[in-house]
Amino acid sequence: MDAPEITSSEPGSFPWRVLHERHPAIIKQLRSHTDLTLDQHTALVSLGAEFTSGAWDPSPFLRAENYFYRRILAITRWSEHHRDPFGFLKQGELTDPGLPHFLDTMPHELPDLLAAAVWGNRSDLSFRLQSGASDAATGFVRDDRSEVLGFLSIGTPTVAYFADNAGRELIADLFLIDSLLESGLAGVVDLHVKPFPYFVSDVIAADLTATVDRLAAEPGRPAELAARLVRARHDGRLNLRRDAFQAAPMSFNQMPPEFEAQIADAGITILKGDLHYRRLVGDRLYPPTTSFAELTEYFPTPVLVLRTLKSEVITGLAPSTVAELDATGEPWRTTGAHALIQHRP
Ligand SMILES: O=P(O)(O)OC[C@H]1O[C@](O)(CO)[C@@H](O)[C@@H]1O
Repeated sequence: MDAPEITSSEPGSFPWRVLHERHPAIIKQLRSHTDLTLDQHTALVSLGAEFTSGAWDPSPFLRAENYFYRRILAITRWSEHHRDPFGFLKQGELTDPGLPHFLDTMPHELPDLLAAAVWGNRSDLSFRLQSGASDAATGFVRDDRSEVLGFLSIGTPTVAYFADNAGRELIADLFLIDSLLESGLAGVVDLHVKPFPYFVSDVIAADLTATVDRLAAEPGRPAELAARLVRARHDGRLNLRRDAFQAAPMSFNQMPPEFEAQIADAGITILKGDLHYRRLVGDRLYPPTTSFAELTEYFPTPVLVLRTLKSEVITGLAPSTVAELDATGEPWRTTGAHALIQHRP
């Protein structure tokens, strides 16, 4: 479908504000919390200026954002030290005094675990840096849960799970993954993480280890969960995948054969978060009633999206839902207050 590709050309628009407000805020935070050389400070300042100058505005939004995070890695010399420039923020999530209470509130039943994994997606650390991000959870713009529960009840030998953010979102993901494995609904879960730090809080392999260790230190249900996850890793029922394509500025319909081969056997792919959605359907301004099933037909497996709405891309909504949301006058596509459980068998 030929919907226009999203760029940041319109001053004041959501993607414009990401490049002109969020990116400088991320740089400011990095510069005040990370041990950097003078040259690195200078390079970060000029990276920020590159974005506020408008040089990236006409580029595809996805490509501009991707470039920003790649440049941060180059400046902070990730490839030499493998020190996560956003590690201080991720660490803060795991040492948060409110975490034990959050763990206590984790539900037990699959429908509720699916919802917890969706709402966990609001806790994306790059998103919280922008004005207009909402703390309120309003509701689902589409909820295919009963359909997907029926689909999952048949049992799936392999589930591909594309993780999004570290911290509370990953914790909710791990509760869900454990439930799928323990109930036998999934034989194996292949957990896809990013190959390097990306979009501030995206999960990398080290985050999985740190999170399981943190869970293990919390007596009761969290520690039991951690023990089961460690066992599942050893038994080959929980596998970690980190392909470079997971951090590429491309839609999934451009996936190379090597990546496709990694997911082709999955009975379903669960995609977490906003960015995966943009890559799944294409980062384009579709009419929101555009068929999600048709747009995702190319994807090699059935898909389940668990996402809060944090960018302008949305498809598969009922006309009445769109009319209701538009009538609120709120920027409902981008505040993170609305969520989506969308399934294509
Ligand atoms: O962590 P998520 O849910 O993928 O969200 C990250 C989102 O934040 C943004 O940076 C701005 O919405 C998007 O580019 C991206 O889709």
